[in-house]
Amino acid sequence: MNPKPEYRRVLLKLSGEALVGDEGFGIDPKVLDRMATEIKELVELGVQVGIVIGGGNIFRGAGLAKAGMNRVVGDHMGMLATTMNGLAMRDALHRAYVNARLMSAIELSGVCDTYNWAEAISLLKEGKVVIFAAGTGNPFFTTDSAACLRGIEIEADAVLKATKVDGVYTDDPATNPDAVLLNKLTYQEVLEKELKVMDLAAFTLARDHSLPIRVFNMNKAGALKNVIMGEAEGTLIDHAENLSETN
Ligand SMILES: Nc1ncnc2c1ncn2[C@@H]1O[C@H](COP(=O)(O)OP(=O)(O)O)[C@@H](O)[C@H]1O
Ligand SMILES: O=c1ccn([C@@H]2O[C@H](COP(=O)(O)OP(=O)(O)O)[C@@H](O)[C@H]2O)c(=O)[nH]1
Repeated sequence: MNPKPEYRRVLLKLSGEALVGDEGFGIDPKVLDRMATEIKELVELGVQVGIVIGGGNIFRGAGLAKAGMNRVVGDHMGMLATTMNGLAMRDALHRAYVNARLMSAIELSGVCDTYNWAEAISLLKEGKVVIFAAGTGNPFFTTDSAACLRGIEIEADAVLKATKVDGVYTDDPATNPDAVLLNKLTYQEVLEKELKVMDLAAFTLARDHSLPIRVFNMNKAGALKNVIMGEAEGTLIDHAENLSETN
């Protein structure tokens, strides 16, 4: 038997904090290499992979603003932090013999490519992994918003949000041991129950453009592949009519 992937093209959102691993700050090369190996498996299955990478392991604009810095400057630093993570991820993919390109929403001549929608799509069609860095290129946004924006632009079948827990729960599993993992949710249910999935700007963008969101645990070995193969893994968020068609 040779099961086919559920998705043809995906937008994988990796948070900056997921890269910290055992290092406490910055990037743990072991985590990066493990992620590269898991992404390689997807490419080998013929899945087209776009990646939006966060920067929270280095700088967050909101945190810098709290410490007294101008928010716009802080957000510029946060976006440059995502580009540093992107450089590290591209390097890890290249070392794993995966063809990958890095496109930044902020021009960084000589360091990486600048985001170009048509070029990104043609690279994806060639089977190259495209890493989108510098978020949306604008302050006051998050990389979750960038993930949904790029996901819609490249016509991804879903945005796959990698997180530290197994999916979306009835409550924060970090503070409530009775929280229950939810396998499927409608956009409406997430809003009504005020479940923490993404910031509202990102979430409503996905909803308004019918981009399904899959939340899963990147620290769980094989979870990403399970998601790709359409197995019950993590939480799927979509419109009610689409959810009833899935198992
Ligand atoms: N209902 C919920 N379901 C799942 N996680 C939740 C929920 N409410 C709060 N959380 C917390 O949200 C965290 C993940 O948030 P996320 O935005 O993915 O963080 P980051 O992108 O910085 O990794 C989890 O570690 C979890 O403790
Ligand atoms: O479109 C964007 C995306 C990100 N950022 C800045 O980059 C930081 C890092 O991104 P994020 O916090 O989303 O990273 P993650 O939580 O995924 O690690 C944010 O805090 C913002 O300061 C921004 O200004 N505009």
